[in-house]
Amino acid sequence: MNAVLQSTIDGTDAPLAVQGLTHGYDDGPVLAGIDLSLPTGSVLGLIGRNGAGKSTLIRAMIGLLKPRAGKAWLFGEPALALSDATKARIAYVPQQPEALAWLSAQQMFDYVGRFYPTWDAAFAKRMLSDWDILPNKVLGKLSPGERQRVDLIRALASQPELLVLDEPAAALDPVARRDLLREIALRAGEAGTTVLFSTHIVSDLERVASDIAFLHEGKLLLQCAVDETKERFARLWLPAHMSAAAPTKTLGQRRHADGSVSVVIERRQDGTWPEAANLPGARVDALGLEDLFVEIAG
Ligand SMILES: Nc1ncnc2c1ncn2[C@@H]1O[C@H](COP(=O)(O)OP(=O)(O)OP(=O)(O)O)[C@@H](O)[C@H]1O
Repeated sequence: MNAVLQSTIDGTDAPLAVQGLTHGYDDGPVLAGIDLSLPTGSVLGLIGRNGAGKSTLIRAMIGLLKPRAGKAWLFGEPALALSDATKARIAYVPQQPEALAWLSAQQMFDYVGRFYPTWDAAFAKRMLSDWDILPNKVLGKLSPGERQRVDLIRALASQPELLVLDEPAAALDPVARRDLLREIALRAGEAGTTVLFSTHIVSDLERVASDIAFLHEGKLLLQCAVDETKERFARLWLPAHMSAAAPTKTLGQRRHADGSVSVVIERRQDGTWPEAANLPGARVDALGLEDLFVEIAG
């Protein structure tokens, strides 16, 4: 499903919405006024370089961190004051799960399952077996990849309406990663689960995300449907003697050693490229998602 991301909040009971989210740490700002709303059933891939603030944004979005300014809502409730009923509709998997490390996977599932009316014990059991996790081994003794798998199973078994995953594939091998992506696509397609996941793996975005949000220097630079990006953005190359004609308001610009420039261009409302693209000697190249990411953040 291609959902349209809204950049304004309309008092919605959307699964997830944030407005003006601003945060930083002692050594500087990280988020500079983020607005985002995630419609039901959308799968949003949040991408950005190391340290861009993806985990900070995710934690602020779901109320695990109090932002310096701005607000976050989950299903219409303030993220910092969620009711138990709303908490039960949400599952979050952090980048490095550490909670309840003294329990085994089975003990952890027995414990957390009680908090979810929708807990699917049969799914949890099957996934543990499919992913070769010993149900009685203490979580603290699992490898990082095994630990991440257990937490993903925990999140999926609760059958959440909103699934939030912080770099879910980081420690997974390719087989588990493929299984996870298939499960996400299935949940979104069949149960209408809304999913937000951060990643560095562009191919994962292409396989499963309906929408992409690109976090760079504290701002969401680009929010659009994944299918749209190829059509909407391109790279314009201008030789050195034409470099002055390069558009200045652009998502990314690079000057090469020979004086030529490349800029990321975006189609205008009427579907045409900016004028510079039509100049004799100019070249317009299609951009894949990965190229677009590198052009903007590189
Ligand atoms: N608790 C903290 N105290 C101080 N600085 C922090 C804290 N958490 C994060 N930061 C800093 O905030 C910035 C954003 O970190 P964050 O973990 O949100 O980025 P990220 O995009 O998730 O990174 P990565 O892709 O490497 O996981 C980084 O510069 C990081 O050093």
